[in-house]
Formats: sequence, C-alpha cells, structure tokens
Amino acid sequence: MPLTTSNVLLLLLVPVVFVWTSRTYHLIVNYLAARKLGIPTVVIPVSWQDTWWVLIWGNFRWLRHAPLIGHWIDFGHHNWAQELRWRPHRTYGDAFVVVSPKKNEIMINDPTAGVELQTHYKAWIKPQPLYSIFETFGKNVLSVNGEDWQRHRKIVNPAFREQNNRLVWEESLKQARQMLQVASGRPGASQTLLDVRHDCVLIALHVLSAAGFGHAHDFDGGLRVIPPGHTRSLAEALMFLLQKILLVLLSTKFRVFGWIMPRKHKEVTEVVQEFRQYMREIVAYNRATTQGGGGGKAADIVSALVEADEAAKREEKTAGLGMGAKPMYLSDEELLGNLYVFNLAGFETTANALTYTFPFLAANREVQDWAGQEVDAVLQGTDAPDYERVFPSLVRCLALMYETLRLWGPVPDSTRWCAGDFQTLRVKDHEMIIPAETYVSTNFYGLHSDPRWWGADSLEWRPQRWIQTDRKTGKESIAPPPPGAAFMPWSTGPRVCPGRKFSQVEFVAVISSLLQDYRLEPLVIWGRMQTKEQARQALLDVVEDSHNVITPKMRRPGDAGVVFIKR
Ligand code: HEM
Repeated sequence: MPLTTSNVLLLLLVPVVFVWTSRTYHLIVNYLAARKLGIPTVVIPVSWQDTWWVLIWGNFRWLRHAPLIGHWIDFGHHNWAQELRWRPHRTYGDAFVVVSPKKNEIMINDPTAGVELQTHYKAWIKPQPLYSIFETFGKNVLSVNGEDWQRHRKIVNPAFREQNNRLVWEESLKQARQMLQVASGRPGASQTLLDVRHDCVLIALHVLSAAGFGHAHDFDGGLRVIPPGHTRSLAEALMFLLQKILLVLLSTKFRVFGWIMPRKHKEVTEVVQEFRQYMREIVAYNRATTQGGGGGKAADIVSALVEADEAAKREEKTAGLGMGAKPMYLSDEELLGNLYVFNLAGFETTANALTYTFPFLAANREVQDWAGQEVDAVLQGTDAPDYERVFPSLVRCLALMYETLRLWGPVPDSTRWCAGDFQTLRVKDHEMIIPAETYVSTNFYGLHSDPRWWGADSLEWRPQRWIQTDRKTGKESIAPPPPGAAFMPWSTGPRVCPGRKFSQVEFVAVISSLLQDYRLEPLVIWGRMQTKEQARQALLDVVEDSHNVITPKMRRPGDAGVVFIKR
C-alpha cells in the first residue's frame, strides 16, 4: 500500500475507531447490568479506572460546573467523595451506580450497609486490581483476602501490643518537645501550613522509625542522615515511594515504562532497591536478636513481627504439616511487603491527622483552652507523663483527633467487591443482587458529615461533640456517634486498622505536649491579609481547598499559617 496522506490517516483512524467501539460496547453492557440493580445510574464516558484519564484529569477540573458534562469530571475522579461528601446522594439516593466503560461502581451512603461492607470481610473482599498497588515489595495484610489474610493478620496482631504503645507514647513526647523547640525558634515563632506539614511528617516518620523499626533519631537531622552502604536516607526513600506511588506502580509493573521514560524508571528502580535493602537489614538484625526463639524483649513492631513469624515457623515444624499444606508463616517477600505497608499506612495517616488539626486549633482558641484545661489537670506540670496513667484521661485531646478524622480522615471512601458470583446487599428496604467484579464503595466522607446524622453544623470542626460526661462521677469519656450514624475512619470489624491505638497514642502525646506549653494563633501574612480575623479565615479556606494525593492534601499550604505563643 503506498504511503499517501489518506492512507496514513486511515492507519491512525483504525485504532481510534476500534477503541471507541470497544468502549461504547462495554458502556452499553455495563449500563444494562446497572439497570438490573434497581438504583439510579450516572453514566460517564471516562473514569478513575482509566489510568490515562487520572493523569490528565486535573487539567479539566475547571469544567466541573459546566452544564451536562460537569458530573463527568466530578465522578471521573477516584476521590470525589472528599470534595462532594454526601451531596450527590441528595440527588441520586443513598445507593447509586456510576456506569463507565470500565467496571461499574456502586456508591453507598447508608450507615448499615457501610458497616456490613467493612465487617463481612469474607463476603465483601478487597478488589485485587485496586489493592495490588500496595504490593510493590510483596503481598501483605492490607492487600490480601480470605485465608491468606487470616495468616497475615495472626502474625501482625501481636506486634501492636500495649508494650509498643508505651514506646509510641515516649517517642512521640520526645519528638513533640524537640519539634516545639524548633518551631518556636523560627522567626516570630510563626510558620505556614507548609512548615506545619513538614514538621508533622517528620514527627510521624521518627515515631514510626523508633516504635515501628527500633531506630530512634532526633527530630532535627535524624532520619535524613544517610548511613554507610546507602545512597539515600530512609526518610527520603520512603517519601519518594509514598508520594510517587503511581509512578512506582507503572515502573515496576509495566516494562514498556522503562523504554518510554528510562530516567524515571532508573530512579524508581534505585529507590525501590534502596528501601528493600533497609528493610532486609532490619529483618536480618531482628532475626539475629530473636534467634533461639521467644527471647524478643524489644517493644518495636518489627521485632515483634519477626518474633511472631519465627514462632509460626516453629509451630509449623512441630505440627509436622505434610507436603502441599499451606504455610503458617510469612515468606521473606511477604514480610517485606508488610513492612512497606506499615510504613505507608503508619506515617502518612497520622501525619495528616496532625497537620489538619493545627489550623483548626489556631482558628478556634476556645477549643484550645477547653482541651488545655484537661491537659493542665491531667499532666499537673509533669515533664514525664506516664503512659498508663495519663493517656486514658486525655479524652478531650483524643476528641480533637476524632473530629479531624471525621472531616479530613485519610481514607475518603473504601471499595470492596463480592467473593463468588454475586452477593446481596440491602440499603434500607431495597435489596440488590450485586454481580462479581462490581465495585461497591462506602462513602466515608458522606457518612461522617451528612447533616441527617451529624446535625446542621456537620461541616464545622467541633470536637466537643465527642465528649460525654458521666452524671454520677463527672468523668468524661468519648461519646458514641449520634443515633443512626456510623463513624469508621479506621474502618471497622475484623479488618479494622491494627494501628488505630498506635495513631491515637501518637496524636494525643503530640497535642498534649503542644497545649501544655503553647497556644496557637492565626498567622497574619503581610501583603496578603491585615487582620487576625482574615488570617483565621485564610486557615479555614486553605484547609477547605484540599485535593487528594494518596490522602487529603492542602493545595495552597503556603497561604496561611500559625504562630506559637508560649504560655
Ligand atoms: C490516623 C491514623 C490512621 C487511620 C485513620 C487509619 C485508617 C485505616 C483504614 C481506613 C484502614 C482500612 C483500609 C482498607 O480497608 O483498605 C486501615 C488499615 C490498616 N492500617 Fe491503618 N490507619 C491509621 C494508622 C495506622 C498506623 C499507625 C498503622 C501502623 C503502624 C496502620 C496500619 C494499618 C494496616 C497494616 C492496615 C491493614 C489491616 C487489614 O487489612 O487487616 N494504620 N487503616
């Protein structure tokens, strides 16, 4: 065939027509399947399941309010729940299905159905296409299902014991004090929310390094040091892996990526290798120290994990399981996979909870004084508050965390699909038969802020809502969510976050250290604002203008800030 212009055009057109026809076909098939569910449908031509669209979605954000196609942009983003919360459910109901050429996704904003999806982990499992993103270093407790998950969780659970929480407490106090010294020593004791995020990330990284991996460092310097035999610090490697998770996925899963972007591929390969080496060294060290079995005295997570794994190996030997029987322990690759996930799940989540709490505190002086009263009464001026005595009494500090997670938790929605060919799911009086490979996502942000359950002030940060007082003793404790509501920022049921208490202890230690010695005020950034009230409003605006990069992130953290006032 001669290479004429019309032939070239034809050659280019053929794949376009093929892709278009195939997508239209799948859209129609999916639409017909969605109709059978008996709930409202929203049809979109592109979705977050199209990788290419995820990469360019941001450029079309401005079209969100355009008539007719605005909702393509809204629902075409994987974390629309973060921005829109419960609002689309007012139009489409507490269960509706988003139909695209990829897989159908049912969105749920019903507390009972949401709890069922999280709790019945055998019927509603984690979809592999979504969770394989967390398997760069091996399968792990977060990503697997069924019997495999039970094996992982049995070995992971003992690592999160009270002994470990005490270590988290002590390390968090140390980090918080050092951070407060650095922060209050900055010019004018003031910082933008960018500095706040930076400080909170460093605290969380250091606490995880000490209480998770047995390596304690000082706040200033610490983890950024490059040990002999390495080319990057652990902090640097970790931040790269977390912040470029999509790049890491593309580079490790698709060989073609290396041909198209050789420089990026090389960088990813180096960082992955570096991180693997760190984790291998940590495991080797812990294996050596737990040799002989049962002798592990260290309180950090990894030593307990390695100890539990070695114990499972011994148990298996004693039980004399025959050839072909499934192992009871974790392979080396699975061990590494779990260490990676502890890093991923353990630091970004808590760092975020702290980062979002600072601006709210600075904008609400009365809440600082309210929580500060408790801190003064419980700590009574001591510099070394004892974990067992103090932590359970700092319920107002914990209420601050609940309230921040209610509005800005790290996981805006949570997706499952059914095990087997189908499952039934009831939303109020409507029962659906949900076929295999249909995503079912619980809208956490909707459930946590819908005014039907949380009242007219549902979008206000008001930690007092979490405190109840015993009429007889006057003792305060955390109140349950309002009647009919569900609150599950750490998920719920057997797959509830094993690091829940770890994160609570860390948060309370940091916040109580802050309130013991300081109060926060909104920072007036000269040239941008003039009054304290404008500075306060800027804090709230910057928080509200968040997008989602693995977890919620403020788009303009440099546009508002806080000042540390010594008491
Ligand atoms: C504010 C802090 C935290 C929040 C809000 C949080 C939230 C969550 C949520 C929602 C899940 C369920 C995820 C899913 O279903 O896909 C989860 C699972 C998990 N989290 Fe956390 N997390 C926090 C801190 C931590 C910490 C500090 C660690 C470890 C050091 C940790 C380790 C894990 C692990 C290993 C899982 C998987 C559990 C399983 O599937 O059995 N998390 N977390």
